[in-house]
Amino acid sequence: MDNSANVATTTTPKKKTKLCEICNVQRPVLKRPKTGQMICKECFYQVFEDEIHHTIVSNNLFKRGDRVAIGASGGKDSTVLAEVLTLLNKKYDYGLDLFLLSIDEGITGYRDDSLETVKRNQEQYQIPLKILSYKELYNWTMDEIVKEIGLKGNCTFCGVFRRQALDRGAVILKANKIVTGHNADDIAETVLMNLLRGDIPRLQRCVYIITGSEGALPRSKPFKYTYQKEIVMYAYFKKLDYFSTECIYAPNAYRGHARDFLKDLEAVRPSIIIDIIHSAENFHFREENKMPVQRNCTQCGYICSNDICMACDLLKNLNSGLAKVKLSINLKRKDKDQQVLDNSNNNNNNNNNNTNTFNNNLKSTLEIKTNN
Ligand SMILES: Nc1ncnc2c1ncn2[C@@H]1O[C@H](COP(=O)(O)OP(=O)(O)OP(=O)(O)O)[C@@H](O)[C@H]1O
Repeated sequence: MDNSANVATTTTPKKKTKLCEICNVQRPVLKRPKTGQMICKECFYQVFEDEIHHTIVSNNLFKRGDRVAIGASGGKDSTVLAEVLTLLNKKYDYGLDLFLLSIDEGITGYRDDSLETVKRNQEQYQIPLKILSYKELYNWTMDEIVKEIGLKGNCTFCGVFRRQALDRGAVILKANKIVTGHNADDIAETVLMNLLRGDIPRLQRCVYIITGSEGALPRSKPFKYTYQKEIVMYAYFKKLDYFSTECIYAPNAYRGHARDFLKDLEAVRPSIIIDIIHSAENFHFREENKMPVQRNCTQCGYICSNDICMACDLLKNLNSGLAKVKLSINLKRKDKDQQVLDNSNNNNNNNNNNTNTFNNNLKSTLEIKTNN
């Protein structure tokens, strides 16, 4: 049977082409995770950068003439941070001197590769780069620490050492501010973690956009309200050069639970990330839950809330061979105090040299600060 007449007359109605919900001109290429809007690439760049500019201005993160050290790990967050800060600094004439500051934790097959990315970023953004290593500062690499204590608890060492290392690197750069690429997902995760642990002082502090303002080096998070998914999209569409591998040493397990929980919640309610941050910003805390008064570590001078800072304490245990034993006590809750003391006595004499190297290294970075 000949159907040609039918074919000619039965045309399906043309679908109306959807346009970007912001400019109404271009075809949309993505759905914004934060708002659900279908938008084009150019409008995405614009809203993404505008929101960060708004966060910076409304929270007074910078002032003209600031020397800002960008904590640069070579990962997506800090690479996008370097890109956006370079761009906004020019566009709005912030008047900032930007620096890349990378901490080399000494993790073979991970940090050495990501540092190569940061070295390329230095060229791409024309920002000076300073690399400071745990080995120089503490006389230990993370590879050596993991060899000594195993995988359990190694993130504690790394986190404490990195925090100090960033401050000390900033002092060397004569920077007066540090920025990191912590994003809204990181902060919401930290809120959940502190809530689940009942750590009230940290629960209060973790949503501050600026921390450390009691010392000489305030540290801020321009991505506090920026979704991780949007950072990844921005890096992808702009074809930024970043390194995307997880640390080879097991990531913090407890944070992993909070992250999984958050992802499940986000699938049901995308605004959950910002909702958690806003909720935590509005908690009211009793006076006695405030962080303890800050003073200076009696060994290295770093700002802390006890006689000696966490880094010196951890290092003392590492150098005396105690770290491994202490962690296993915490984990297994066995009464092995005597063994710990014995280990300590045996090892103390051998390790005095290491401790001295560390204190001299740290003191020298502090002296640079004093001399300025
Ligand atoms: N080795 C490092 N040197 C300098 N800054 C670092 C380093 N590691 C982390 N940071 C800073 O802390 C932020 C949060 O680090 P985290 O380890 O949570 O990595 P992340 O969320 O994967 O971020 P990124 O994608 O930038 O690596 C980073 O964005 C960066 O600003």
